[in-house]
Amino acid sequence: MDIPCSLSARFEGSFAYFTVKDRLPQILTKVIDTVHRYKHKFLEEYGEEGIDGEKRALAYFSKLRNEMQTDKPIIPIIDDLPDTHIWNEYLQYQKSLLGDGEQPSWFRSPWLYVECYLYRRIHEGMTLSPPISTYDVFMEAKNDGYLQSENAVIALCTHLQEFKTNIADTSEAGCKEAFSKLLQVSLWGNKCDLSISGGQDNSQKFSILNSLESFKSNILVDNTESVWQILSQKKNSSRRVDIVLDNAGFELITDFVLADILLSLKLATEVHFHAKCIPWYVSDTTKRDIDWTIKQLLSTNNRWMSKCGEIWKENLKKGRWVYHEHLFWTLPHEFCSMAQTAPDLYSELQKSDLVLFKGDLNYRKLTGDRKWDFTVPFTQALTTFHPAPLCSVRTLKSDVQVGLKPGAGEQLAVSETDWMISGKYGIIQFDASV
Ligand SMILES: O=P(O)(O)OC[C@@]1(O)O[C@H](CO)[C@@H](O)[C@@H]1O
Ligand SMILES: [Mn+2]
Repeated sequence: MDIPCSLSARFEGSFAYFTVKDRLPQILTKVIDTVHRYKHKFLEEYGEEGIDGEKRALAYFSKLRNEMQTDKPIIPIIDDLPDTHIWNEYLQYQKSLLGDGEQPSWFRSPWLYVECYLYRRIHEGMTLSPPISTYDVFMEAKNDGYLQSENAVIALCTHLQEFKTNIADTSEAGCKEAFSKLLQVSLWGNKCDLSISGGQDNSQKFSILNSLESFKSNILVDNTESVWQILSQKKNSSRRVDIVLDNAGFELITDFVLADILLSLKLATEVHFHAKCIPWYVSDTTKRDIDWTIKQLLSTNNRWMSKCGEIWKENLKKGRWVYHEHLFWTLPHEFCSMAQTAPDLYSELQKSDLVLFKGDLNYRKLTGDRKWDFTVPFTQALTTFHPAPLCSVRTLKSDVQVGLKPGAGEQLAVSETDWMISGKYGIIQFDASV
């Protein structure tokens, strides 16, 4: 099978080129501004040493920004963390793909690699700047994103809990419709992504439930039926669903609501969440974000939000919900290499009855971030990655898409040149082949 080349900023005019040239420097500048603004907090918490750490971090990030903007060669990671050697082996692999004398660089190497590398370098910059090393430079933006979405969170928690009070009297068709609606809510929750917005406020201001009908035609691939079948065919037997999380804030709430309804409708008996080990792509979820979000819910005076907080905290405590993290999710690797690079994670996913992959970056890694034709079947683009039945739930924010009907992509491009990156369109794309 011919595997197409990787998306890359070497293709001038591509979204990758615009990202490396303009968007990533903007995100890095926001990191620099944040570290600047927190100077007084570092002084309060750590005294003069905190100021020294802040200065070290600022110097590191300014140098990093210059490396990126002047297309310097990619350099090894030196912070001696558990994944450092994997990153440096990957750099050697990228070098092996190039001709003599050529070096991996920001504008010449695969977009997936250099963008993931940027976030790993941001983590290195903080790691090498004690005592502020554990500060999450994206925390403020993630927390604000949640707080700005609170009305939408109230509407969603209210909808969930009110539905659950009548679940015993709800028909099979009613349950199926409720599940389908909350799967769509989880899809559109993926629009709330601070990487695509360059860190600008991208919160959910209104109740998403009222917009589902009007958004329906924007779902380019809708395999909800296959997802329902695989979950409802053996109801009441033990059933594990994994959710590979994406963004904190409103999207995380939509994923918790989906996980709640999976248990309440007996479509699953356990839900496993996979979050990031380090701050990633501005708004991706870490354990801190999960703990902070549950705490926020518990501390509100809104009855349905606090009810959700109690139930979800109990689910995590009782093991109905299980939290995982693995450093593979914050490596640059395409998922087709997971079985070799992280065999323990691959076999963990093989225990699942269904793995939901949230968001655009996960889709890029599922398909290798390659220039596939739009009509290539999803299963083909997954190549060797088939740990379990899986489903991508993703709004389109990068120019990779497969599994479309002939002409569908071309037709959209006529009227909307930005259809692949605007976040307006989404997919619920399923693959059963294991
Ligand atoms: O994975 P997510 O949060 O849905 O999207 C991540 C993202 O914002 O970052 C990259 C562009 O910088 C793209 O993959 C996508 O636009
Ligand atoms: Mn993300």
